[in-house]
Amino acid sequence: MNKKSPYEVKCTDLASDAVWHHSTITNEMRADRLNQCPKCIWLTGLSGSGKSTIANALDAVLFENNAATFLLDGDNIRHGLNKDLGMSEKDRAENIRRIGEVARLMVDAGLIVICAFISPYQRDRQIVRSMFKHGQFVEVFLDTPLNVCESRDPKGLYKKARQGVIKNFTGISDPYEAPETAEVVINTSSSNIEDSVKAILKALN
Ligand SMILES: Nc1ncnc2c1ncn2[C@@H]1O[C@H](COP(=O)(O)OS(=O)(=O)O)[C@@H](OP(=O)(O)O)[C@H]1O
Ligand SMILES: Nc1ncnc2c1ncn2[C@@H]1O[C@H](COP(=O)(O)OP(=O)(O)O)[C@@H](O)[C@H]1O
Repeated sequence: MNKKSPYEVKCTDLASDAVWHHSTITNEMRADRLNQCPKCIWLTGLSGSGKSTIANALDAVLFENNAATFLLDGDNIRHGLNKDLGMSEKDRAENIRRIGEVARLMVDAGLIVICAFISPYQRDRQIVRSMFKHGQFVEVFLDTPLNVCESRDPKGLYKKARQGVIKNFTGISDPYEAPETAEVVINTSSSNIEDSVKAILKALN
């Protein structure tokens, strides 16, 4: 059965001889069983902008409201699935591509997936967006100023980046391309965690 894959991003290399198998249980049936609209909520922003904090708070609120969720967070994924990748532009692109594919599988399974990654390049975020149906991908830009992120420095990374101990550090010695069409924009220096979560929930509804 050589039916076409529903993926918008086409396979162009080794996988091109692979055949797409359609399952009897559709994605819609899986979402119906969970009684929810599957989504990929993608948080992007500088280190220290509040991605992990807000992703975690949002996950907790959704979970309390009986949603079936999953959280994918930068540091955690780099300990496992993507432990072979570094911080070069090429490796960051592959990091985001793989995470996008994982998030897509989870959305197909009916989940609300919250992703928290710096994802500094517009092109990489656009590739992930194109993996989803219209309305399934919700981009949240944590537009927290660099000086605020640096003053928080929760892991001491900015200090090391300024000392030159960490190279290619986003915002210091590596670029961050701000989203131009994010569904939600939050500056966490003026919005507390609760209000930030509310703003994201409003966009979902
Ligand atoms: N050079 C450099 N630049 C930025 N961040 C660095 C770097 N080296 C290590 N770290 C740590 O890696 C976390 C970012 O991983 P991500 O997977 O989100 O990065 S990316 O999306 O591929 O750009 C990031 O996590 P957050 O601080 O939560 O953003 C850092 O803990
Ligand atoms: N309004 C806010 N929203 C999110 N985080 C905040 C806020 N105010 C202060 N913080 C603090 O800023 C830091 C953000 O760190 P983190 O969530 O790990 O960011 P990131 O995942 O983007 O690197 C945490 O220590 C958090 O407690």
